[in-house]
Amino acid sequence: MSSSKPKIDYSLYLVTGRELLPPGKDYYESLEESLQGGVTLVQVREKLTDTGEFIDVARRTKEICDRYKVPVLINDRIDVHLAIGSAGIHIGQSDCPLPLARQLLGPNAIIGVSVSSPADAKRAVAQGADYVGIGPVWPTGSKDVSKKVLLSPEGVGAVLDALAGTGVEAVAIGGIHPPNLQYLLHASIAPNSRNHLAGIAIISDIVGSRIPKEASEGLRKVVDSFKRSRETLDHPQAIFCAKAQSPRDTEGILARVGDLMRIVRNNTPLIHQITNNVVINDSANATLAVGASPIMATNARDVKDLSPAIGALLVNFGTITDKEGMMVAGREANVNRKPVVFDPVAVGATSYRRETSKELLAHWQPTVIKGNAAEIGALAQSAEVATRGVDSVGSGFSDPAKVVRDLARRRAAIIVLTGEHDYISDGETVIKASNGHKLLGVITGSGCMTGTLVTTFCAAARLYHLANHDPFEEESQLVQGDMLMGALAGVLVITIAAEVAAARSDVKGPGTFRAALIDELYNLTPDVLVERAKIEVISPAWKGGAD
Ligand SMILES: Cc1ncc(COP(=O)(O)OP(=O)(O)O)c(N)n1
Ligand SMILES: Cc1nc(C(=O)O)sc1CCOP(=O)(O)O
Repeated sequence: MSSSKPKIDYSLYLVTGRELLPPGKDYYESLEESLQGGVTLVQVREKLTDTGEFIDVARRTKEICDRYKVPVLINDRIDVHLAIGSAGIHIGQSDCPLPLARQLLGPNAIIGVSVSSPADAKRAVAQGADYVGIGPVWPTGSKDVSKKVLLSPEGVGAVLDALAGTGVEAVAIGGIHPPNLQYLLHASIAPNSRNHLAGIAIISDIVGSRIPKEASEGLRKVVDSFKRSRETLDHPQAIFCAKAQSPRDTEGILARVGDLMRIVRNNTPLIHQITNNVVINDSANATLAVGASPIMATNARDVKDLSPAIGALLVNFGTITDKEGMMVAGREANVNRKPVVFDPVAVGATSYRRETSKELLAHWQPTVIKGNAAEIGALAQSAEVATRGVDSVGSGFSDPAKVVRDLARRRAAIIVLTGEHDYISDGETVIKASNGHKLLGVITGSGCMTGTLVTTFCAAARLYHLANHDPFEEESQLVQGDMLMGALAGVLVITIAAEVAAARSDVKGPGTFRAALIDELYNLTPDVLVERAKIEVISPAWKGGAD
């Protein structure tokens, strides 16, 4: 028995699986390369091996890991742990009960437990687990999880809330690969406590690799930068990193919005839009009018190739004809760390829409979610506002600032709530914007155009960041740049252009307004925007503002 409990680094937890080695690759060679790539903890998992062989494999595994000062745990088998003197064991819900395992292993052994719900996690804490493995997050070919509920990052976040303040750390497991890793880490940040993963547990991505050193290095780099970014937040409840360059006073905000308008016109970012059939033409014209370049590709193969070149992606599911393209485009945007704006048109209206929204959000992390009161209410699971077709009915939320701020925290995304007043939040600050004109409500697609412009200016916010970047921040967030500013800029540009258009003497009603709106998006200058913008900044409670 060890004389004190070892301190474990859970960042990159390799679970072994000799059956998944590439043909001809030696297990011990693969293990050593993984350790060189930065694996911080190893679990020996042998499901089909007899006891003698399991002990041999575990002993040799430990000898190699000892050279790298990396602890070894044993999957399920207390006898194998005792035979080789490993740091501890990992047990599942149907293995040796945790209280008994603790009694047999003593207080200093590390005992990890598999959990798949907040209730499992609370029980594991009460019974003295050192850490939990939360899974399965996604489908995996390494184990039969067909009878289990796939948690997706949101489910992982719910478990992390149950662990908050307990000192019990957590890793996620199941179907984790480089394209979904950033998404998992960011989207699983617990909505209430902001508790986050201590690491990831991986089989196939490392064991199945011909170059496990590179596979491990790639995963470790992402986990390290994520953990570093969480440690340097200016407040534990903040979602996004401290941004020294981010203004939060009215004057500074409007100056930044003006900068973003100039960036769009000078850089012509490519704005990829998968949007609905009703608005494709108007959205493309609005993009061009503000100085960006639209691309309305929808085919899954096409969108994958496009992703490295785009400035930002809009996924508007008004007519949901291209679900596969939406899945691939969002995922690729996450991999390429491009802003993704999600416009869940009429999400509360049908079960198909609710399911599609859930499915998309289980595949990628949106940077911004934009919706009217009914759409945001459906995502926030609030019954305050109902849906009729694509419109909201009712007087709206009693406390819209709280709704957007809470949802932003829950989804780790900027939330834009459109209406007579628009509310935009990053989970910390809420900005209320009060421009606009009632004619926007009598042309089709004005909400969708708002999504287009939010996407365009989020692309600009990323470009602004890259041009003025701080080398540390570069690695620390899924999407770099102040997306609150990008989202606000999109809202202000369309609502102020609408005011200017509506005031023109040649505008007689919706038809002439629609054309004038495109003209005024084209003509709008930063000076006019600053002069007309009506915004109010609502500070978060921990900075002395309203809660
Ligand atoms: C880190 C980690 N998390 C979960 C598991 C799964 O363990 P278990 O539920 O015991 O299932 P098997 O691994 O025995 O199939 C794990 N091994 N490691
Ligand atoms: C061993 C294991 N346990 C899981 C759980 O959810 O409990 S998922 C899983 C397999 C993880 O392998 P890969 O990284 O190849 O997806």
